[in-house]
Amino acid sequence: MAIIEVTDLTKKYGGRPVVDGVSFHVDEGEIFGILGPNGAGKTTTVECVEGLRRPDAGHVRVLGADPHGPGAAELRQGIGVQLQRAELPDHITVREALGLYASFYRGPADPDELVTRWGLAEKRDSRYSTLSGGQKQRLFIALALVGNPRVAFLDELTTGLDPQARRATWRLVKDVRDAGVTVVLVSHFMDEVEELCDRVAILERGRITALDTPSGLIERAGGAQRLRFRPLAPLDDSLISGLPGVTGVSRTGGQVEVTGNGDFASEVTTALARNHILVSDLRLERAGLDEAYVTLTGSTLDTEDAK
Ligand SMILES: Nc1ncnc2c1ncn2[C@@H]1O[C@H](COP(=O)(O)OP(=O)(O)OP(=O)(O)O)[C@@H](O)[C@H]1O
Repeated sequence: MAIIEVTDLTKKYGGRPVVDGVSFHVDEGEIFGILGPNGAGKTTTVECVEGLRRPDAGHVRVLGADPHGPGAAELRQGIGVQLQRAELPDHITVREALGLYASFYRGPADPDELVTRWGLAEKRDSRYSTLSGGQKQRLFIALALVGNPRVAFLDELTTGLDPQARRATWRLVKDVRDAGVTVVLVSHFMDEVEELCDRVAILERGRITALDTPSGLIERAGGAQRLRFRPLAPLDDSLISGLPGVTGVSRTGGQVEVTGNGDFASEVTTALARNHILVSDLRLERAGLDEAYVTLTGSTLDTEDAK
């Protein structure tokens, strides 16, 4: 069942559409990702869905209600929002912040349980200004969940977290989903989207250019694969770069990496054998969402503002 429905959403600034006719739905219980470069319109899109910005055109329904319609106040009881650029007063403590946010909701979660779950128990009585970047990030996620929402919007979930903290956060977000909360995740991290999302919309210049499961996107991009090996004799790249299915050849130190589609791996190994080039450390890997993204969009995740 769709818990969010967005139809032809348009938002303009200075006459320029930064969200340009976007349509998608989010099913109850899924983690839905919105992926795209800086400036693509991701935050504007979700803030229109959350009711924080008013669309210029199109329709938005969240939990059956229009975020700017008569049911908006009731709707806010059912959603939790982690804002991308949020701040709190310097002197407020973790406990006070959670208590304040909990007071906005009829059936809030237990703040003590939340601080423990999000690794902030020792910081319960610390002031906001003394928290590290990662602790502030986790506090904002906890604040998004303090109302026991049915839908949580998480924007740039793990920005500023170290790799270990990112993985821990991913596990917790899966727990949130497993507890029945629908999650909308805005991100420009491919690994995060691939790990967490059931479906993902790629947003470029205000438009959705692809929408599928992460593996569906990889398939759509031709299911690109990567063959790595170390040649034990001199190898001229031109020997493999022209083979059927090969899309790229690169080197890192003594290692050769060949990307391609279809049966390219057996073409490469046959060519190597025919030329009597023995190799070591031969590995064939399926491409990830990052390679699929490049194939589908023709670009990496650089900023659109800079284009
Ligand atoms: N209030 C505003 N007034 C004018 N322009 C705006 C406003 N908000 C956003 N924009 C512009 O709209 C475009 C989309 O911005 P948005 O923040 O939605 O992108 P984003 O994909 O979320 O990027 P990021 O990953 O950097 O957050 C950008 O060019 C931005 O400068």
